[in-house]
Amino acid sequence: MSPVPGAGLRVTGATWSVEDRRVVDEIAFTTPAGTVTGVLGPNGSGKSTLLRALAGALRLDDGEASFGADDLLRMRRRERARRVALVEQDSAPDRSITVRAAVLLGRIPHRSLLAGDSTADDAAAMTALVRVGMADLADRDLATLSGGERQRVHVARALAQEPELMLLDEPTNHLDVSAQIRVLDLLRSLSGEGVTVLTALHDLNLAASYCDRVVLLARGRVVAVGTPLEVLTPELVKHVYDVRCEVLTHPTTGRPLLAFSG
Ligand SMILES: Nc1ncnc2c1ncn2[C@@H]1O[C@H](COP(=O)(O)OP(=O)(O)OP(=O)(O)O)[C@@H](O)[C@H]1O
Repeated sequence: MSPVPGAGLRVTGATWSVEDRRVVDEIAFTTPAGTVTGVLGPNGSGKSTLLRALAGALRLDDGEASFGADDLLRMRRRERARRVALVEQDSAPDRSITVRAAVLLGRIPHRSLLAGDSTADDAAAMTALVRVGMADLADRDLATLSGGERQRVHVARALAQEPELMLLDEPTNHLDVSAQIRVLDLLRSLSGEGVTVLTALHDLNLAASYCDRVVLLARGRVVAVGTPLEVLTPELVKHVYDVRCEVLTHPTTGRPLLAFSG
């Protein structure tokens, strides 16, 4: 297999505290270029905080993160905006904006300071909307969309940004099963194009099906890093989630399939 172009992510000693509590506690892991890595862990385990820190939305107290040869945490804002996209958990927009205009926001980092939207920007925005299956709603007001539709627009905005590193916080939240598969298939095809994808996921079976590697967190610390088969063991799932499960083999993909029994 020839190596995929793109950069890998390396995080070491990432730490962030609030009110004397370590929310992110010396997190360390690496993700090879052009792979999909899942960030897993119970509610409150630090997934969103870690993603926000890597996207530059929150300043870590300590630790390093490199992306390829570059220091991700000290990258200039405009360069980061060109290279790194963050899809946060959906929230309702606070102003009226069309779907097309919301996706075009992803093009801003690629424009010169005084330039308006170009035909190329429009084309990139529409291509992104087609990829998430939302082109038909391009002229709708974002506020009138359902939670799942809006979530796909947020993914389209990140796609329009044409990032090298894509950070997503539970992108399958609110999505029906077909939209979940569509978004995760899309993340896989982006990784094939060299984009490095790091995504928080709650559904362990989706993580097992779509991620090359997973980072399992509990109380801000890394419990395990590896392939889904290595990490999603009954022992670790019981330890982290306090839930019993058996790990079966998916009959067609051969990937791990978790059957929970409470
Ligand atoms: N600004 C803040 N002030 C106080 N506590 C915070 C702050 N930001 C995060 N936390 C706490 O840090 C912990 C981790 O939050 P985070 O949102 O990163 O978890 P998560 O793993 O993404 O959770 P979920 O699965 O519920 O989305 C939570 O207990 C949260 O309440």
